[in-house]
Amino acid sequence: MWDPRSPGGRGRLDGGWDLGTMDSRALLIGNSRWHWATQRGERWSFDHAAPDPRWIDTTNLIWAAVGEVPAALEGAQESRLQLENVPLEGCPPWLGVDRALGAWGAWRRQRFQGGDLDQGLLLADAGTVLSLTLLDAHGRFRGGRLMPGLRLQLQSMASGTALLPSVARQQRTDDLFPSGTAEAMCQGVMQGLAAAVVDAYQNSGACLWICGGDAPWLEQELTRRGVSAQTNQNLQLQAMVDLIPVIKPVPGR
Ligand SMILES: Nc1ncnc2c1ncn2[C@@H]1O[C@H](COP(=O)(O)OP(=O)(O)OP(=O)(O)O)[C@@H](O)[C@H]1O
Ligand SMILES: CC(C)(CO)[C@@H](O)C(=O)NCCC(=O)O
Repeated sequence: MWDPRSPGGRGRLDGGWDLGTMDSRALLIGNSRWHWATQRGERWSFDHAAPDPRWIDTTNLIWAAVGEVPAALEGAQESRLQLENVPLEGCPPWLGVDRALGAWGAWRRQRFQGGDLDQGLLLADAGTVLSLTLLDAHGRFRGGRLMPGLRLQLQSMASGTALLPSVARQQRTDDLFPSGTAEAMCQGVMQGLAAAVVDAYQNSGACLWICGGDAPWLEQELTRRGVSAQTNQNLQLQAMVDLIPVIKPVPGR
């Protein structure tokens, strides 16, 4: 079981998995990337990688999905973690399991740290979609906001116009009003997303947590605006690890 005091994992540094020494794994299928947690002994490591069905081995795997489910997992429904397995109250049945996992995980961490929860908790998951998920002061799902994330906004600008380019890599600049087109597209989307998070934070009064692939620059933008947030890119995976006993109870216990 995950210890809330432990720091985040080291990520996959070696470029490959050693299946022979692995205990359990958790896989969260997102809309752009697959998110992996891998156990070796007492230690979990976390990795966020391009979808690749070659890494799927259903032995000792629990998985959840909001993105497209690969054929290799279609027959492994018994090890699928669904929304109803997440002990978050008040969720509508259509809520993405990633939102429930992330918000539940952030709430537990905030409570464990003795942090303020009087005005609830707001999770900004800066993924393919920027999902804002608000829990009330009792830790119940209250609602949220959804909008396209950085990459999706850049893609839609490029595909929906004649003159705007495809911007494969994020173009960061300190200039808030850049003259270059690619830089202006990135700056526009990033400032828009950061402003959306600040607005939700101010209107909810809740404590703020952030996660997702765009969390690093979002955290910097929030700091620049004087908004403090807790960042944890492995919130959902750590919540899945915690819920392994719910999906795969140890026989006889
Ligand atoms: N190596 C990468 N590949 C793809 N996106 C990346 C990468 N590194 C950072 N990003 C950023 O992360 C965002 C996608 O985040 P993430 O991987 O968390 O999404 P996801 O979990 O697949 O999406 P969702 O949860 O919304 O379905 C993109 O907007 C992109 O700008
Ligand atoms: C909003 C996303 C895309 C965020 O990953 C995912 O959680 C999802 O597909 N949710 C289903 C709809 C909802 O949460 O209201």
